[in-house]
Amino acid sequence: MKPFGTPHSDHALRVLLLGAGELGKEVAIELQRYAVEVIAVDRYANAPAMQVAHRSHVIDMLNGKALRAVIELEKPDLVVPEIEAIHTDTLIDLEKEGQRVVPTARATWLTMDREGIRRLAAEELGLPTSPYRFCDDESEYREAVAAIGYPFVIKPVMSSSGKGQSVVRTPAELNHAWEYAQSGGRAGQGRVIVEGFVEFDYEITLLTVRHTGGVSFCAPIGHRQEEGDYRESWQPQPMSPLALADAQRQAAAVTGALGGWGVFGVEFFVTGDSVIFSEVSPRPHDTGLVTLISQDLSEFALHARAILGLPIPVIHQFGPSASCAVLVEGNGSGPRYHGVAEALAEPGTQLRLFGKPTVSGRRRMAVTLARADTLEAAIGKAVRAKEHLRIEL
Ligand SMILES: Nc1ncnc2c1ncn2[C@@H]1O[C@H](COP(=O)(O)OP(=O)(O)OP(=O)(O)O)[C@@H](O)[C@H]1O
Ligand SMILES: NCC(=O)N[C@@H]1O[C@H](COP(=O)([O-])[O-])[C@@H](O)[C@H]1O
Ligand SMILES: [Mg+2]
Repeated sequence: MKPFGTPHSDHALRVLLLGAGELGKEVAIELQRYAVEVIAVDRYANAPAMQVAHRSHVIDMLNGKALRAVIELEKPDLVVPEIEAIHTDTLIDLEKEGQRVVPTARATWLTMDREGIRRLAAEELGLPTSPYRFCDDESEYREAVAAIGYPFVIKPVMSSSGKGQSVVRTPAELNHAWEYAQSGGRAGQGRVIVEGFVEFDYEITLLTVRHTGGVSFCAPIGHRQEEGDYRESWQPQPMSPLALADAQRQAAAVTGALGGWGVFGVEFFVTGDSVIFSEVSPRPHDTGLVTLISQDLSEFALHARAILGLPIPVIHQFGPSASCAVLVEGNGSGPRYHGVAEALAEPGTQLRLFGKPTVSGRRRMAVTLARADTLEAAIGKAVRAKEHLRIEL
């Protein structure tokens, strides 16, 4: 990597973020601390990371031509994907032409689509996963359901934050779940995965950092999901030593196979000492927002260090901590936030307002963060802080 430079000069170290949501906003802030010139790209204007970047572009990131054009225009030292839904074939071509992509273009291609990462993890690496089938039409769907049985989970292969995802418990729900998967994915109609439902005791995200000095793990993050989207996360999730060791082994295997430098959010279902791999993001994870309060180096600071080739000698965890997602439902633009002072009144509480410009349906707009003496107290504090907030659309 060339030396660190000065933004807006010929010697700037330039990073282009593909996706400019709340996670990218924190990555942009961390990069700015090293005087990196940050260019944010997303499908809409005034996205959170655009508000803290040096400049921004609005394009359809699933359009290969538009994606190539913006990267050729900006000539960044690093391209840093922040969402899955990107024309990753173009990233692969650009990488062959010498462009650096975080963590690697192949990793973004394999994880863009649930099929790529599931087949890599289960079929190549032999990691334990839920039983699964991929289907393109309703007849394949019915065959998959007959093979897998109830309850099962159906998800568009290209979607995140639970969009298009349902848990199906009875045949009466079959059709609605199919229709929702066809309309809810990020890239429109198409292929779905049908997964056997895993009856887990708890689920975790194991943040795994691949950096110049090797591989580091953050303390496990527990979380609660509703409709496939996270509501609260906490750290450190208590785990048996056997389960933690197995999760670390699997995380090292899957992130090693993806390669490159950066933070990965590796998701697992845990029952007793048994650990089942679910999926992995080759980038900071939403449940990892808790690290904004729980660690000296948040997952965003770790991502910045790792991708810039900087050392990560130690990650200090501060004790029981929690985050609570603040969602709003409705339609409108320029939301206003009431109750901010009340939300921050308890000691050990923090808040991030993402600044998303519009809402259409349900959207995560902010996160509350808390530390306390126990996990229960930290979660309670973060939830109470959220309850003080009222978002006016
Ligand atoms: N096979 C399964 N068995 C049980 N629960 C599941 C299964 N698949 C998904 N879930 C539940 O749904 C949640 C979301 O699933 P998943 O992580 O696959 O979706 P996602 O849309 O990729 O979410 P994100 O992008 O936020 O990580 C999981 O964290 C888990 O709570
Ligand atoms: N689970 C993935 C995830 O949390 N991604 C985060 O949400 C943003 C999209 O939000 P939006 O849908 O409100 O635009 C993404 O840009 C990323 O920051
Ligand atoms: Mg997930």
